[in-house]
Amino acid sequence: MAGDDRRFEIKICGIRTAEALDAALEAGADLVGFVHFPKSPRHLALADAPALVARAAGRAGKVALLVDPDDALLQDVIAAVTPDILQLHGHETPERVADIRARFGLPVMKALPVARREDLAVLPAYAAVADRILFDAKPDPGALLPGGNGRPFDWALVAGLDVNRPLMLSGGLTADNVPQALGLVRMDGVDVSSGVEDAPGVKSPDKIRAFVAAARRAASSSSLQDPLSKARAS
Ligand SMILES: O=C(O)c1ccccc1N[C@@H]1O[C@H](COP(=O)(O)O)[C@@H](O)[C@H]1O
Repeated sequence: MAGDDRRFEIKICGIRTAEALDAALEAGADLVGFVHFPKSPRHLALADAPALVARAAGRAGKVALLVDPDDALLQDVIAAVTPDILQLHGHETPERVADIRARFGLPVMKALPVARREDLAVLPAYAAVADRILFDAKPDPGALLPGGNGRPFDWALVAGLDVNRPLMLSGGLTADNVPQALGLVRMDGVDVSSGVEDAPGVKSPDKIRAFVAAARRAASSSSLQDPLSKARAS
């Protein structure tokens, strides 16, 4: 359920350099994401992953992002990244999500593309098999990337959902708009990639710090305004 007493989590995704990773860790990011998708400007080669991800050990959860991976690729990425969570950001069916979760024994975060209310019809089926759900803007047909496009969607579409799974918001978030987003929707966390970059794939340590601070502030002030949180605190 969104908005219970779980810790609000901030994920910085698409990390490819030690400088960006250190900025995210020092800023207090809870989750750091590593993209394995060759079409992405944030693609992290398997050979480069072990040395980079080692810096995050014990400091933040590691998330491996894949798009419609087969089992062989999953095996290679898991060996190189040693992730705590798998993020599936393609057209994986609920059956495939359940299969990956069972086969590899790791929690799965399934990304759902959202443009219209009808896009949420699949939510119960995915919530039944995934450990958490991530909402992202639906890309245009034929877009090169299924995510990481720096594009927001109408956040009101995901307000008030309750599927008994942690829910995360992504899609075009920035330090400037995350307070507005979290003022509108109760979420268990936020995820950002483009909004903390100077150019596609080029992370900005300053923007990472600003985003983590803004999201943390916005999450704590929105939980103070939430009547359920107030009741729990008293
Ligand atoms: O970041 C990428 O390059 C990427 C590639 C393929 C699938 C997903 C990708 N990123 C994820 O997309 C969302 C939104 O990102 P943005 O903040 O709008 O750029 C986020 O969950 C990223 O993890």
